[in-house]
Amino acid sequence: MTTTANEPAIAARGLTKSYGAKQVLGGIDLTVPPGTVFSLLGPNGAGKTTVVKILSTLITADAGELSVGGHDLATDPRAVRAAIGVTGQFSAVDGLITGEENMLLMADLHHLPRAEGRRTAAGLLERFDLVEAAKKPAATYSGGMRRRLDIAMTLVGGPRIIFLDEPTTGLDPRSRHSMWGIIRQLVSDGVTVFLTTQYLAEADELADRIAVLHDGGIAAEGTAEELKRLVPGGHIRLRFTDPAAYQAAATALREVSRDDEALSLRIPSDGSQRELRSVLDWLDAAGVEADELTVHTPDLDDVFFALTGGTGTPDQTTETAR
Ligand SMILES: Nc1ncnc2c1ncn2[C@@H]1O[C@H](COP(=O)(O)OP(=O)(O)OP(=O)(O)O)[C@@H](O)[C@H]1O
Repeated sequence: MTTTANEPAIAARGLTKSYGAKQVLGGIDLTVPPGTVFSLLGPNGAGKTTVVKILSTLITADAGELSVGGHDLATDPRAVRAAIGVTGQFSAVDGLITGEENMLLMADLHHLPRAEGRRTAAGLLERFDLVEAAKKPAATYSGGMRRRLDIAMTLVGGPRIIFLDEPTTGLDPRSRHSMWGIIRQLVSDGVTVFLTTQYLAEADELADRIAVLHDGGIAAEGTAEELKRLVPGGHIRLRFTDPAAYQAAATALREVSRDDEALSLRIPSDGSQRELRSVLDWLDAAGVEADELTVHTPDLDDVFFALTGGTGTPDQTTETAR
């Protein structure tokens, strides 16, 4: 049995899990359509890895109706295992053997005939830019190479659903971007990706839908745009060095909040070109010039902190024009 077009790749109803007296998942619902990227966000310890472990059959839920790839997790975990790939904090890479040997071991585990195993391994090593390193022990690989090898190994069995548990944690920006490219490629091949991440920008960049896990429940779920609409706070900020120009602008513009000490003005805005133009027109008409203009649109950081009650002060400036 395989997933049909209308059937979700992953569906959870009332997923519940406690460790001893501590409830980590209080009955959550998740639906992931096939061929999409679903991102589970949450503060450290929220239970993201627990969700991945349950959905990938590594541990069992206390309660809930769960299906992955059209297979019921409770009654048919073997079929689920055959449909999925998992990479993450529990990496399968063996550092003592070479990248190629790791790949061939995986091909053996999937009972691929020898020639096919070699062909598949070679193709994936090539695709993940590991040909040069293939004959070296995996322990000598950089963090990014190791993650690439881990994903390549996961793909040996041709899974249609992949769980990536914090795939870019600890990677430098270049390796992170290369991993994003890999994830996009997987999705364009029709693979469903279930991604946990602590980087909101990553979810924003890759995910079709995002769920924020907090206090044992889903605090919010939607597209990045839908989530951003949950928090107000878009504005244009004008900064001045000349107090006279600041005063003139404060008088010319309506609905501004003033910060007299910083000589800066804050105008509510949806960040659209139209609104930006009208503010610039007002300033022109008043004959004042701001020294700095920044546009702030709420980003996922704002959503995340608003929903999870964090106290962090994320960088709020998404676009700057001087
Ligand atoms: N085997 C276990 N026994 C007891 N408690 C556990 C066990 N595994 C996880 N926990 C606890 O359950 C909670 C959720 O853990 P989990 O690893 O799923 O969180 P997470 O959201 O993935 O966090 P992180 O981003 O830190 O990996 C944490 O408080 C953790 O300490």
